[in-house]
Amino acid sequence: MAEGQELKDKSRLRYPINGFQALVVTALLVGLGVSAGLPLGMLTEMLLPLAWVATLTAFIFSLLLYLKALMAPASALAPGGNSGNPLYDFFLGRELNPRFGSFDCKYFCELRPGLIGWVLINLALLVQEAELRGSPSVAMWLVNGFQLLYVGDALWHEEAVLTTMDITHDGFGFMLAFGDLAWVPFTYSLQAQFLLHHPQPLELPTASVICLVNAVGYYIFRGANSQKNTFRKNPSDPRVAGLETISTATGRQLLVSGWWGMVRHPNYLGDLIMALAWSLPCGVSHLLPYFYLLYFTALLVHREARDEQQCLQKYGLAWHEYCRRVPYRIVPYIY
Ligand SMILES: NC(=O)C1=CN([C@@H]2O[C@H](COP(=O)(O)OP(=O)(O)OC[C@H]3O[C@@H](n4cnc5c(N)ncnc54)[C@H](OP(=O)(O)O)[C@@H]3O)[C@@H](O)[C@H]2O)C=CC1
Ligand SMILES: CC(C)CCC[C@@H](C)[C@H]1CC=C2C3=C(CC[C@@]21C)[C@@]1(C)CC[C@H](O)C(C)(C)[C@@H]1CC3
Repeated sequence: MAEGQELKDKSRLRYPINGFQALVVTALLVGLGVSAGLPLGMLTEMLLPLAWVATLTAFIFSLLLYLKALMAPASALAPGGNSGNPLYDFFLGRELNPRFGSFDCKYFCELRPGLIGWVLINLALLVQEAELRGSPSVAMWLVNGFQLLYVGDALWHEEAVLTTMDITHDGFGFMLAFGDLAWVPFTYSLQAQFLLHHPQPLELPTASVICLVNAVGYYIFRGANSQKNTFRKNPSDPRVAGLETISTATGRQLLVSGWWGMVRHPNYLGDLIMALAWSLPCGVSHLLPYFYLLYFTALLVHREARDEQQCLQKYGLAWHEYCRRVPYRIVPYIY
């Protein structure tokens, strides 16, 4: 169990940290099912109807959450999503942490169904490819391996999600419910879907270079996220104690050396490099496998701007000083 950030009423919610176990249990159940004859590859023929059902589920779910929020106390509402315009509020989400008993709807949906669903769809595509062509292609192995690493990493470090703005700031409305339940599993698996219908030959040297790109991206992504998380938990931890910092009026400090002295969002940079590595095994003949990279760039640029606003409000002059010391946002010398 872990405690979340302090809420408006000074209380803290508790969250179970067992997402990785959920992934392992799912893998065991799927393994058992397949050995008992479950035709996993058939899942690939049901993707469109399943995506519709997931969208409908997200719609009904967010409608119920909108109604539930009508009875919630003011202290439980999110900073956005309470404009009085029902459509806008339904979309952004009114309640910050809607719960039924100890079951936290937003926390549950943020990682588990979407991320585990995504790798399950990828696996079904790999199995289907093996059935169609005798064995999975190198490109399919790479896409499955890279994305499984990403999902496993997110679930292994599940506690870190408690400090993301999705959990601490945003309400749980249609946008996030749809994003978590429908958008992530069905569009993040587009590269594997593409490979099933457009097989790509991949020579060993090219495959090795793509693995290197993914490894560099992951190294930056994990290094930056872990450095900040370690620093936020315990600034005197020997792994971060030697880093240069700026003091802020809130009592919290900002890192200005290490990963966070290179650009203001080194974790986004690593994530984008990995996104490129996931598209490269699909070749360069089609734009579809690059959809994730393009969408993700837009999402992170927008997210960075929102985070910047929040940090400016929180840290004022100290944030200006940080921006002066670390002028680039995501890509050194470019952006
Ligand atoms: N695959 C996907 O679809 C998505 C992936 N992501 C990934 O999720 C991860 C988390 O991203 P996200 O939640 O956006 O935000 P970040 O993990 O980048 O966190 C931003 C926060 O970090 C703190 N911070 C910023 N600068 C510093 C500094 N110099 N020193 C110390 N603390 C600092 C601030 O909070 P405070 O000071 O309050 O601690 C700030 O609000 C990223 O790796 C991102 O790439 C995100 C969205 C979608
Ligand atoms: C519907 C729209 C197009 C926008 C939807 C946005 C959502 C898909 C994303 C908002 C924040 C997300 C995060 C992750 C997945 C995508 C969404 C839900 C994340 C779980 C991916 C894995 C990372 O390691 C993370 C840090 C755990 C991510 C948290 C934010």
